[in-house]
This record gives sequence, C-alpha cells and structure tokens, in this order.
Amino acid sequence: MSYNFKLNVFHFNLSINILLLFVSLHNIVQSYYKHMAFILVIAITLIIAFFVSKLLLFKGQTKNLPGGSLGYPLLGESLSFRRAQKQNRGPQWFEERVSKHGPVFKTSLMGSPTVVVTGQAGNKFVLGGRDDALATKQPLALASIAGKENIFELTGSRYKMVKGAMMSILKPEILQKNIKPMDELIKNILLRETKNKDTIKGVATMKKLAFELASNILTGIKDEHTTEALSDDLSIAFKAIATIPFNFPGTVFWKGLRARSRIVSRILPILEQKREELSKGKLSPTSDLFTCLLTLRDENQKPLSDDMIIDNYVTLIIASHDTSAILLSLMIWKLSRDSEIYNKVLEEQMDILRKRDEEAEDGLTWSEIHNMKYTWRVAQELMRMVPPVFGSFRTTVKDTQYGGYDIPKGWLVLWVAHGTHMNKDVFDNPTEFDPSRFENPSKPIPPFTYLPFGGGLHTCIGNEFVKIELLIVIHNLVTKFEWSQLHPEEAITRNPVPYPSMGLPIKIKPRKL
Ligand code: HEM
Repeated sequence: MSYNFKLNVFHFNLSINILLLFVSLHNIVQSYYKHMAFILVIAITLIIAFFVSKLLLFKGQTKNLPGGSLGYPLLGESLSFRRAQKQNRGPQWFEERVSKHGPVFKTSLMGSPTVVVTGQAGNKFVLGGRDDALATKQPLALASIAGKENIFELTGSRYKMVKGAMMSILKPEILQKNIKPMDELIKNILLRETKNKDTIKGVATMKKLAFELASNILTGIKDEHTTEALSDDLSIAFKAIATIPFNFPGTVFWKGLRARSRIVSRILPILEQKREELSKGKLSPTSDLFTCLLTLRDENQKPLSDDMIIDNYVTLIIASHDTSAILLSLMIWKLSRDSEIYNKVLEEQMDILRKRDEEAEDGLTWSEIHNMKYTWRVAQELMRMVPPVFGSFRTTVKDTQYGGYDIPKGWLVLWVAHGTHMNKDVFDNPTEFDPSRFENPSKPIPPFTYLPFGGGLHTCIGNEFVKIELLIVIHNLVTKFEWSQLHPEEAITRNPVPYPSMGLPIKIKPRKL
C-alpha cells in the first residue's frame, strides 16, 4: 500500500470518525429514533456517493481521459489539495501532477471529477470558450450557498440581463460619483479602527473595511447593526463554499446554509423598503445593486423574483468581499516588509497632496486616483505572484475534447492562474517582484496569460471598483499613518485563499506631517 494511499485512507477514516463523533453527541440530545434516522441518512448518502462515483469512473473508462487520479469516492483529492494550500504549496500540488501527467490531468475536487488545464492554451480553452460548451455552473457547495439563480448559474439572455444590471452600478460615471463617499467612508473606518490603539489586526481590519464599503456603496445598506449581522452570516456562508457539501447538522456546509437562510430573512424587508422608495422616486434604478435588480424586466416584462435578487446579492458579495480584502491585506503586507517599494509608493502619494491646489476641496478626486500609477503597478505585480483568485471552475455541458483527451459531460474543468503568471516564457525572472514589468513592458503580455481578473466573457466586472478602493485605502494609510509589521517573518498561506498567516498584526500611529 503506497504512502499516499494510506494517507488518503487515514483522512477518509478521520472524516468518518468525525461523523461518528457527531452522531454520538447528537444522541445525547435527540431521541433514539431520530438518531437512527440520522445514521440511516448518512449511510444512504455514503452508499449513493460510492455508487455514483463508481458509475462516473466506469463511464470515464470508456473514454480517453487524461492521466491523474480521482482519489476516493466523494472526497476525491480535496483533502490533499486543501492541505497543500494551507502549507502554501498549492502551486506545487499542481506542478507535481503536471510534471507527472502533462499540462492536462484529471483529479476530483469538491466532490466532482475534474480536469485541470494549465498554460495559455488551457486558459484560453476555458475562459475564451462559449457558455454552451463550458458553463460557469459552480461546484455544488458554492451553488447552494450563492443560490440557484446566481449570475454564474445563468446563461444566454438571463445572464446578459443580470450582468448588465450589475455593470450599471460599476460603470465609470457612477464610480466617479462615488469617489468622495468612498474616500470619506474609508477615512472614517481607518480612524475608527485605529482610535486609541497602537496595534491593529491588518487582515480583520481590511475584511471589515471591504465589507462595509461594498455594503454601503454597492448595496446602499448603511445601518451599522444590519451591516454587522450580514457580515457575520456572510463570513459563515463563505466558509461553506469551498467544502464538501455534506448537509448534516454541525458540518461547515450545514452552518453555511443556515447562515444563508438568515441572510434571506434580513434582505427581504430591505427589498420591500427599496421597492417602496423606488415607487416614490426617492431612489433611482442606478442607486444600488437592489434598485437596479428591482427595476429589471425580463423579455416578458416580468420583474425578477426576490429569490433571484437575493442570489445575486449573495454572489456579488462573495465575488467582491474576500477578493478585495485579500488584495488590500497583501498590499499592506508587501509595503511593510519592502522599504524600497514603500518609499516609492509614499513618494507618489505625497506628491498628490503637494500638487493639490490649496483652494481645492479636501478629499481625493478622479484625476488624482488616475495619477497613482506606480501604486497600482505594485498591486498588479502582487496579483501576478499571489493571485487572489487561484483559478476557477467550469462544468462541461456536453462531452468535450481538449488536448487530445475526452472530458465527459458533467465534469468540472479548472484553469489556474499561476500556470502562466509564474512562467518564465511569459514573464522574465518570474520569481522577482518587479512592478515595472507593467510599465510599457518590453514584450507585451500575451492574451490569457495574466489573469487576476479572469478573461473572456466572465471577466471580473468589479476590477475598476477594487482598483479605486485599493488606491484610496493606500493613499489614506501611507499619508496619514506610519506602520510596521509586528512579525516581519509572517508568510502568506492559502486557507483556502491567500492571507498573511498570522492575520497581519501591524503597529500603527498617526503620521506627523
Ligand atoms: C481583487 C479583487 C478581485 C479579484 C481578484 C476578482 C477576480 C475575479 C475573477 C478571476 C473572475 C472570473 C471568474 C470566472 O471566470 O470564473 C471574477 C468574476 C466576477 N467578479 Fe471579480 N474579482 C475581484 C473583485 C470584484 C469586485 C469588487 C466585484 C464587485 C463589485 C466583483 C464581481 C465579480 C462578478 C460579478 C464576476 C462574474 C462576472 C461574470 O460572470 O460575467 N469582483 N472576478
């Protein structure tokens, strides 16, 4: 028996033991019959999962599948992948398989058989393809938390309709109008979070900031109590999106589904209120995400259902919150450990203040934001080396071929950013941190090789929003505060997304001007 096999058996047994432990606890509080029914549900689910995966394997055997392993029924290779990510060895996990099986290999992640494709051609195949071959339909856990009518599950005219509505609140003229409120809000949050403190937790502060900003600016929810309650439940729901979808009491997935139900109950009255304010002309269709979705009409002139609006609210927050908080945290992490980069950013930001007309109003302007070119290049280079989004999944709508292999209908296909971001044929000296590669690069970056925001039809629609958010945060942090990292040796770890491993505690004090 190989070491890996034993290890997988160990993890499988561990999961079973955890389930059995839960069953024992459950027994204390529930009646005997409920207990038996619960065990029966677990047993039936495991048996069905076993036969479904056998069936998929059997179907797969008749095809020319790429090399690789589907791991164990239901669990697949999810646990070894999660373990590698936690140890910040995610890229190596893929590289080991690429060197063994080539740029296309099979595995099983998040409960589904998966084909991983790497490199420019692979990225183009996944991201440049059409929705009718590779759908953005997400793994079961994510789809259950985000809801069955979220933008990733929609195709054709329904997809275009929802995307168009979301883009209407993210277009340049609306973003331009939001610079002042964003700047004000960010300043207030930074002052509040640093008040009477000499140390703050960088990651927690950036998560809070990113959520409050999205909530206030994108969804128009300004009430502190509601924002806090939604933030708590959404973070429970986030944890569930990358888990195996075991809906048994006590599991992360089960807790995520319950958090989603609480989010729905909180949003329904907000929708009612927005509907009323829209009808009285107090709000416009482009006021926020809810008003633009509430005013949408489908091809039969029917409004969207409340469920569909809530699904897309949850999805927009999932798509925007952690990603933005990661980028902000990585930026603070980088600036506090690299004095050369920090000094250049500080110089650029101070220059903005020096050039400001004395009579001009306090606060950042659209043109000042556009002059923060170096600061943004640092963020671009960070996203090359540590992409906030590792890659993303598609589902094959029909039997598909790629690279000489068959990919059966219903399988997941995964592209990964680091496959090209760290490729020396695309980026010279890829392990060197060099923001200047984004300043008139000597060789242009080929399409489908630099993909922090994805590519093709589903390219991120929030990239300009997050750019403005980051530039305002960094401007205020470097011009108003001095800070240093409490643990200079702190590394980045993926759990499953990349954050500084110790939560980025930073010593901070107001800057003396
Ligand atoms: C650093 C921050 C961000 C990163 C790295 C990021 C990354 C991505 C990536 C890689 C995709 C493509 C996913 C795929 O093709 O499967 C995507 C899509 C998307 N992002 Fe972002 N994102 C960020 C911030 C945001 C923000 C702030 C918003 C909203 C305000 C947002 C909303 C969306 C939406 C709605 C989609 C789906 C678009 C579609 O399917 O057409 N993202 N993002």
